[in-house]
This record gives sequence, C-alpha cells and structure tokens, in this order.
Amino acid sequence: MTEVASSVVHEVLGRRVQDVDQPIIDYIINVLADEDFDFGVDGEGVFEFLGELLVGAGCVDDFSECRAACSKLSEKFGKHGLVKAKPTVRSLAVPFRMNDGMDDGEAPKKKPEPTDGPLLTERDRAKLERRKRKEERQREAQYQMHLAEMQAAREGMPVVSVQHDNSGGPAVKDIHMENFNISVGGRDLIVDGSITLSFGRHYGLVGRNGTGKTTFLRHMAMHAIDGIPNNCQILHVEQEVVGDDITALQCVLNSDIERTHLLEEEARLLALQRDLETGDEIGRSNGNLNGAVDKDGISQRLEQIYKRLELIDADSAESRAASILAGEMGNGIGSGGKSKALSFTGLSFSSEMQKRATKTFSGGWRMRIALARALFIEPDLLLLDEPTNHLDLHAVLWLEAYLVKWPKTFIVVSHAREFLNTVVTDIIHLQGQKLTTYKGNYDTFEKTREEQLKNQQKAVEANERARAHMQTFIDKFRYNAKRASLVQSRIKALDRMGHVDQIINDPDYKFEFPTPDDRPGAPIISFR
Ligand SMILES: Nc1ncnc2c1ncn2[C@@H]1O[C@H](COP(=O)(O)OP(=O)(O)OP(=O)(O)O)[C@@H](O)[C@H]1O
Repeated sequence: MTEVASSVVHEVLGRRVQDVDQPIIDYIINVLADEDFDFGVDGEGVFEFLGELLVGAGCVDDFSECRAACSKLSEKFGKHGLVKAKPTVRSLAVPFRMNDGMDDGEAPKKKPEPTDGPLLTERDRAKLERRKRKEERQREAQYQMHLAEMQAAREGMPVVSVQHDNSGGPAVKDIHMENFNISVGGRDLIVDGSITLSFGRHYGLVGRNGTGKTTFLRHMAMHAIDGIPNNCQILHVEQEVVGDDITALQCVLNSDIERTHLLEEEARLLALQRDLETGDEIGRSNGNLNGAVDKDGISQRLEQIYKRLELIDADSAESRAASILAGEMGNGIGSGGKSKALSFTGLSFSSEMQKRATKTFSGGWRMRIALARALFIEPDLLLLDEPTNHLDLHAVLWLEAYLVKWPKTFIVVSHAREFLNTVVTDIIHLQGQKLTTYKGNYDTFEKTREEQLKNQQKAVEANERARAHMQTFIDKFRYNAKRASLVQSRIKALDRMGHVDQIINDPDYKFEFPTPDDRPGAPIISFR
C-alpha cells in the first residue's frame, strides 16, 4: 500500500518532490496510504487534510493548483482501487424528528435549520463556530453570575474601616493559605495553591492575562480562602467610590467609622443639651427644675466621647486624610525612595476639590479617592489591582514612595515594571494554576526565572539525548539474540526514566506606552 501511495505521489507531484524534505513526503505518503483515510468527493478530503502542507512545502505553487493535484491524487488512488467508497454525508433538507408520529403535544419543537444542501464538512464548520460562540456566551454568563455572587457576598461582609485598638501590635501577622482551589465558571484558575504572606512584606502578583490574579485577590478580600483569620482586615481596591453628595474629604474620613459615630453622637448630644437648656429657662420661668438628671447623663457621655476622640487622635484625622488626597507625605510614610528628587503632586486633590461632592468627579478621580481611602484605613492586608492605571506620573511616583514605607502587608497586581521594582519585596507568580513566591523585586524574579528555565531546558535536552541514545540501541539490537538481555534492560531503564517536564513559560513581555490622556505614566509590561 505504501509503495503504491509513494508512486502515485511522485507521479502526481512530479519533479518538485525532489526539492521537498523527505520526512514531509513520507508523511504525505503515510497519510494517503492509511486505509481509513477519507479522500472525500473529488479529492476534497485530501485538500482539507494536506492542502496547506502541500502549498507550504512547495509541492504545488498555490491553492488552485493544490486543489487540482488533490483531485488527481484521489483519482489515481481510485484507479488503484484504494479509495474506499465512503457514504457522503449530506445534511437533511429538513431536520429528522425522532418523535414523528408520536404525541406532538409533548415533543419539543425545534425550528428547522436553514439548509440548502451544503456538504456536512462545511456545515460542521459553521456548527462548530456556532458552538464556540455559544460557549463564549455561556462563559461570559457564568462569569457575570460569579461577579454577582461575589458582589452579594461582599455586601454581606463587615465594612473594612480604620481600626484603633491595635496598640498591642497588629491583630494579624503572617497569613498561611494552604491547599486551596479557585475556579470561575467551571475553569480552574488555582489548583492546590499554597502561600504564606509574611507580615510587613510587599508582594507583587504577576502572571499572564486571564490567569486569575484579580479573582485571587477577590477571594482573599472575601475571606473565601481557608487560613485567612476572621479578624484580618483585608481591603481590595478594585472599584471607584460611589459618586454621591458626600465630599471627597468626607468620603475618606467616613472610613473611620468609630470617629464618625462618635462625632455624630457628640453633635446629637450637644443639640439635646441646647434644647434642655432652652427648656430649663422656660421651666425656670415656670418654677420647674425637671431635666437636671438628663443633663448630667449627657455631660458624662460627652466627656467619654471627648476622651475617646482624643485617644484615637480624631483631631488629626482630617489633616491626614487631606494630605493623602493632596498627595503630601505624612506620618513618616513615604519620605524616601529614588524619586525623592522629583517634586510630588501626588493624588492632586486641591483643597477646593476635596470639598467637592464625589459625584462631580470622573471615574478615574473617584478611583483615586478609593485609593486615598485605602491608604487612610491602613488595613492589615491591602490588595491593589493595577493602581497606577488611574494615575499620572507624579501620582505614580508619590504612590511608590508611599508604599515603600508601608508598614503592613500588601499585594499589588501591576504590569508596570519600574513600579514593581520600587515597591515590592517579593513576587508571587501565578502560572499553570500554581502560585510560587520569589524573594526580591521584579528584575530579580525575572533573572531567577530565566535561570530556572535554562536549567530546565538543559535537563529536558539531556533527558531526551539519553532517551534517544537508548532507543537507538534498542532499535539496532532488538532482534539480536545475543544482546536480548541488554535490550531488555534498556527498555526497562527507558520506562523508568520518564520524560522531564516540558518547560512552561510565559510568553515574552511587551512594553506598551499608554495614551497620555488616561494613563500617563511608567512603561507597562504585558504578557504577549
Ligand atoms: N468578562 C469575562 N467573561 C468571561 N470570563 C471572564 C471574564 N473576565 C474574566 N473571565 C474569566 O476569569 C478568568 C480570570 O480572570 P481574571 O480577571 O481574574 O484574570 P487576571 O489574571 O486578573 O487577568 P488580567 O491581567 O487580564 O486582569 C479568565 O481567564 C476568564 O476565564
């Protein structure tokens, strides 16, 4: 069969076959010699299966010549009686219903598909396209459902706010998450993941687009991973603040819930006190002394409130919030960094802007307010997702300097290499559904990875060389009785050896410079 196939191929393709690599010709011959090969009508099967290869390898000049050659190949093989008659499957003009003649009322009626008798292969292709589109729609719907579930769960969670009672040190130190899985819409993003976040370390989370970095942060923020202590305050800066009548400054200050409640109570009690005093005057003029007891109670409570406000340093809160919004360095945070020589304008909210309602700001500026709020809260674990996206260069430099001095743990997802190099102490790499932590900044991570990949490549090559060598020996002496035992031992050794895992690497990085109107700033690393 192979001999016949070989002669037909040489006959049809002619002299050009001589210029084509032998393995390609062997492959073509083997395909055509396969007794199950479907030649299709007029060589259509040959064209579909081998067309591109024939053109690419230079066996024919172009696709039209290729079609003719395929037809000829099919015809010649037919003459040799090697083309088996295969029933040509055509689509039905109208769909065949299995329940025809049965109870019509019960039958699920399907609209007849528009058919004008195309070959099934073309129809199949269209079908495949439709199925793909359907799957994409399903995936999108599942993802939206996942987002809605996350949103609902988020709404049911206690609000992350400024905590004042941690004079004995941070409530939560290291966080150990072990053997957890994360999937979205049936797609596994992290399988059997384990990671330890050491207190005070600054992590950069990197990985190809779509690997699940954002989803991982979301799961952590929702405490949906075992190992995260309940009392750990985790804030994921993902969405801009809601635009309403509250001023930008107040929006930041409101995240100190205790202070806000104390101030509200104080205002209420002072108003009550004023009312009672007015009532007293009226009462005195009527000879009535009622209300003295209430007045004492109010004074006592006010005294408690003032003490607590002092303890939590409520007076300085406003200036702290304002300085974050303006982008000044405060609280000893963020005064260092290599960008010291540049003057910072930071988040750039002037005092006039700080008094404006959040609803008057664009999405980008409301994102800045969300960032300011997170920095003001200083949660146990801060999660930042592409924070530089909404910032101009000055704000990026300011944020870098701020984060360098950040006293607690944070994880930042970013494609900005310089930003990562400046602010992180460790890199978490999400790849192949696994999380791996590397000490050092982004450049160090990249070097370590390169080294690892080189070593892995060497191991793969050494393994393959050794395997090939053994295989050659086996093939050569397979039928040699004298060497049978040697051959056997090599076959066993080959089995034991297995293959070294192929290298899984992220595609190269691509640098992008975003348009200056929305994202002026540092170069962006993205995975091709
Ligand atoms: N809009 C969407 N529709 C359907 N599935 C989605 C959508 N967005 C994300 N997903 C699914 O969730 C997976 C994880 O997305 P996620 O945003 O967490 O990845 P990522 O690593 O943060 O990517 P990127 O760097 O692009 O933000 C995706 O691979 C995809 O399967």
